[in-house]
Amino acid sequence: MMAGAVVEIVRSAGGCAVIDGGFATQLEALGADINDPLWSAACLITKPHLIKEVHMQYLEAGADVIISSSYQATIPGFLARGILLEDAEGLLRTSVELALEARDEFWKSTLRKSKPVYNRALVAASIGSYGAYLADGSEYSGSYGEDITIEKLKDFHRRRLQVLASAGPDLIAFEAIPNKMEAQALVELLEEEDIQVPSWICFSSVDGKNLCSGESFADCLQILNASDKVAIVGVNCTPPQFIESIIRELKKQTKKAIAVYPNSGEVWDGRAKRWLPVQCFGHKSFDVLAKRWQEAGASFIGGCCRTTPSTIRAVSKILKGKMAYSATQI
Ligand code: MET
Repeated sequence: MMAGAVVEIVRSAGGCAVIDGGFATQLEALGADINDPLWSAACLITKPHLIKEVHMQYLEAGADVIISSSYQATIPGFLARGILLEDAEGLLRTSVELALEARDEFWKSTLRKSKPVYNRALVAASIGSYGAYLADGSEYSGSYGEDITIEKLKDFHRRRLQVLASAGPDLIAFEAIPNKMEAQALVELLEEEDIQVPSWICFSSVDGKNLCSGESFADCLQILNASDKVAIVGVNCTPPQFIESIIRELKKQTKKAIAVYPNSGEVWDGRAKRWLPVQCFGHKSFDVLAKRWQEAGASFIGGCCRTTPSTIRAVSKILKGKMAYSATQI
C-alpha cells in the first residue's frame, strides 16, 4: 500500500512523478567545493544557501519530488570533523528543513500564478549507504568485508534515520544501496523503529543485471516486499541504458511503485580526467528514454549523478506533455 501523499503526487503528475536530478552535480555547478569526506553534505556546514538554491532550481525545472542534501551526511562523519553530537543532529535536521523551506516558498509563489503548471512537491530525506560513508569504493562494489553484520548496519543507520524522520519529510529515500545485507538491515530498522514516513529503497547496479554486489534484484525484492514501510522500490546511480530492463525485472518481482533515477550516461575517463559525452544508447536522449521507462512501468523518474535541471526540465516536459514553465515565463 502506498501512503496517501505518494499516491496523490503520482496521480496529479499524470501517472508518473518527476524526481529531481544530480544534487551534488548541481551544487558543484553553482561553485561549491564538494571534494570532502562529507561530499555534498559539507555544504550543510559551509554553504547552506546553495543547497536551497539547488532545490529551487529543480522545483522550477518541474520536480515533483526533491531529495535532501543528507546523502553523505552521517553522525560519525560530522563527529570526525570535530562537530558536537547535538550539532551533528542539528545539521541532519537542517538538510530536511532547507528542502521543506524551498518547497513551501516555491509552492507559495506558484499559487500566485494564474496557470497551475506545478504540483506541490514532496520532500524526500536522503540516506546513503554504509559504503557511501566509508568512501572506500564499497558504495559501488557492495563489499563491506567479513566483519560487517546486519546488526552493525542497523546501528550505523539508526540514529540518522530517527533524526531525519522526525524532521518532517514526506518520504525517506534510501539511495544507491549496493547489497542485500543492507536492504535487510534497512527493512528491519524501519520496522523496529516503527518509522511512519513512507520509504523508498533504491539499489545501484553496474552491469544492469544485478546489484553492485552481484546479488539478484529478485532476492532483494523479496525482502522489501515483506514490509509495508517500503512504499517504493527502484534503482538510481546506474547507467541509463540498463534502466528499461531493470524496470521489467522489478515489475516481475513486486507490486510496489517503481522509482528510477539513473546517471546521465557520461563516463569518467580517468586518464584524460574528464567526462566523456553520452554515446552509448543509440542516440536516444535521456528524456526520450524516460518516456520508455514510464511505459515500462516506472511511477517516479528523475536523474542522479551528472544530470542537471535542464535534464529534469526535459523529462518533465516529455512525461507530462507540458513544459514546467519557469516562474518568469508565466
Ligand atoms: C551517489 S548517489 C547520490 C545521490 C544524491 N541524491 C545526489 O544526487 O547527489
